[in-house]
Amino acid sequence: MSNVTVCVRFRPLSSKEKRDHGDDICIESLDSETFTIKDEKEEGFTFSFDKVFYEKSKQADVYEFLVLPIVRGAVDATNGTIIVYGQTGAGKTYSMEGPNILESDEQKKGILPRVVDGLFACIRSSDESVKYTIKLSVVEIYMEKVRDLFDLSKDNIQIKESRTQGILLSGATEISLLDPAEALQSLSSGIANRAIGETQMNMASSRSHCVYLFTLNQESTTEKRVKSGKLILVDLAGSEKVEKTGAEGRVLEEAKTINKSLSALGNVINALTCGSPAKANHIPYRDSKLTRILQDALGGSSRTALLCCCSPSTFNASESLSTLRFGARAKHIKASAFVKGNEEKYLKKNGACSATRDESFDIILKKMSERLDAEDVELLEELFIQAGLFIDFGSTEYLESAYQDVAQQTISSLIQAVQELKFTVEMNNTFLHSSLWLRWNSWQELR
Ligand SMILES: Nc1ncnc2c1ncn2[C@@H]1O[C@H](COP(=O)(O)OP(=O)(O)OP(=O)(O)O)[C@@H](O)[C@H]1O
Repeated sequence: MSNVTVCVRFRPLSSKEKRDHGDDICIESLDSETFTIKDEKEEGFTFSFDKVFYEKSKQADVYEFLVLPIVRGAVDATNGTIIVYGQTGAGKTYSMEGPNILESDEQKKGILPRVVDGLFACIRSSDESVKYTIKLSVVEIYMEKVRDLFDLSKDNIQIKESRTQGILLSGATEISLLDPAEALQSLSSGIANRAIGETQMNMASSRSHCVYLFTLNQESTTEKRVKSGKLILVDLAGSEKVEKTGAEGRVLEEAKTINKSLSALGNVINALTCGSPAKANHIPYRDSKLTRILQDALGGSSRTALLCCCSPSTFNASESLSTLRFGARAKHIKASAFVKGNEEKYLKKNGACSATRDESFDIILKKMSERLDAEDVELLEELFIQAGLFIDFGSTEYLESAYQDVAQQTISSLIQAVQELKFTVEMNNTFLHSSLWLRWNSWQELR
């Protein structure tokens, strides 16, 4: 099953499009999921997506359909990613931030301020025995370098991969968020540092990919358990046909780098959708910083929402078509079979957890390798990752408890399977008895 939700949003015609190219629009709505688009040669193409937001759609509609389920998932420790994609000036930043990140008009607020409100609302309504912390990092990928928008001196952040936490932005500033108003101020200060330029399509065009990373940790005091979820929002820089826009100098260089990384994203999506399910094919995540950061989000176990932003103008039909083809392709990304757990379970020693997840993982495996053969250790490693287990290894007591956890999970699923089987057999027997009884009765009547 695909875990990627893909929606399309058509913004209203801009005054520039109306002035330069008239009121002609290239799309015809068929319903809330399907529409037809005509290219310059008047050839029609029909597309269907999870939902299509036409020009009169509200910011709240986009949030509630596409984003809210992912926000709820993140509070419950399921990683989620929301990506806005499209031509320059197509409405990506408007959808992500609204006209302004500090916009006070409730109706105009974009995805980001709604995510902030949504996260705090979910936390407020959750069980009191669970303590949450939310951290925020904001980086941009500009000319293939990852810059920390909370600390511009960190202008070459390295992307690292941890076996248990997945992709990490090494050394990026993390701000602890305590309430929605403060979170918006932090977002606003980060966004103010973003690289902005002017394109023919957009007076204030984002010349970088902007990545908003929320990390949510929840600690249950009753169950002695820590869970974490990552929520990543990505406002991509706009794709641009340089021959059509006549970009020059720095703008041209920026456009080439943007287009190259968007092509890398397209190649990753092609590899994820074209490969044979039976054998793992190479996915070129390392071809760009963008695809490397999104490695966890695409094809992994996290939930992904893609909003394809388009202009409805006939003048931009070919750019809109390429955005739509990108979205149609992304819809076919399958969830990976290998699920990384986000749940850390540990037993606290003196009230504090002494080792990091990676360290504990390695200590456990090392100890086990002394007792078990290599194949057993490999199997256990896989089992631990699948179960999202993390143990603070202090004594054999901790290890045994981890074993018990895994064993308990296995026993519970076996009990459930046996019960389901029993139920099926009983249902079949009932059906068999009643059909035999009916046949016996009709045979008696015939006699
Ligand atoms: N749904 C919408 N309703 C009203 N105005 C919109 C809508 N979408 C976009 N706009 C307006 O269109 C213009 C361009 O939008 P925006 O800056 O969001 O484009 P973008 O895709 O982020 O472009 P770039 O890639 O160049 O940064 C802005 O003035 C914005 O206010």
